[in-house]
Amino acid sequence: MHAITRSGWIEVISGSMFSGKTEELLRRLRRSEIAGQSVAVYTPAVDDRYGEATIGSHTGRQWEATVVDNEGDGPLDILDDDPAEVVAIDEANFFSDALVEVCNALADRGSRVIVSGTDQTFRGEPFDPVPQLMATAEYVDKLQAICSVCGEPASRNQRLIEGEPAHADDPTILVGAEESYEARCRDCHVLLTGDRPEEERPFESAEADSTND
Ligand SMILES: Nc1ncnc2c1ncn2[C@@H]1O[C@H](COP(=O)(O)OP(=O)(O)O)[C@@H](O)[C@H]1O
Ligand SMILES: Cc1cn([C@H]2C[C@H](O)[C@@H](COP(=O)(O)O)O2)c(=O)[nH]c1=O
Ligand SMILES: [Zn+2]
Repeated sequence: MHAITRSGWIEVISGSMFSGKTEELLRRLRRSEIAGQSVAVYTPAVDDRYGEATIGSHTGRQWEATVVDNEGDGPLDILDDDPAEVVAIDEANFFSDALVEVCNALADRGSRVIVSGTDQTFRGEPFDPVPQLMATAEYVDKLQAICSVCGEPASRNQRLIEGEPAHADDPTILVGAEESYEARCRDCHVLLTGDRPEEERPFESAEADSTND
């Protein structure tokens, strides 16, 4: 916390997938531990890519974390009471907008709050609540990966379904890593739009259509 005001602050680490957000978060957590500060790390239940109670980078580094149910606002209450000097939240893109209020309450109370999450959906649109957190934070780092097509800096998330670009109608949430996503630049990012055969539509679109029959 700040010595004079006793308040904390929010740091956001954002950018495309594979840009090094989790590596940077882990680096900051290691430094906090070296400084002898208490550290608490939270990860959403939806992201089990690296095992239930850890956060992990694409290079395999890990840190123990408390798993929080990201459905609805209620489960976020456990963060409210966290007395740690440093509170980190990974994969913020999976949480509801209630995360913004929780992070602000923690910072008001004196914690250093570090939030990591990708800021764009596979459509290239803002991925709530990360943009709101970026606007509220004292510090924002937007990292870039390397475009897997052209090698330029990449700020977009290319979703690939069986190797093909995803359609704009696809559901926003799809947990995954290199099997379903690539980092790409604006120019190389591809999003399919327009009509497609019913059998190729995502489950919920096909279901919605059938209830209208
Ligand atoms: N296209 C890419 N651009 C940059 N790094 C990549 C790429 N693909 C894989 N990587 C690896 O991913 C690491 C970053 O992993 P990670 O911190 O988990 O990223 P993020 O949390 O942003 O998804 C890099 O250090 C690199 O080893
Ligand atoms: C773009 C996008 C991503 N996701 C998911 C895919 C991954 O599980 C995470 C991002 O992980 P990272 O640590 O930033 O690599 O988010 C999603 O569900 N929907 C999307 O549009
Ligand atoms: Zn490119």
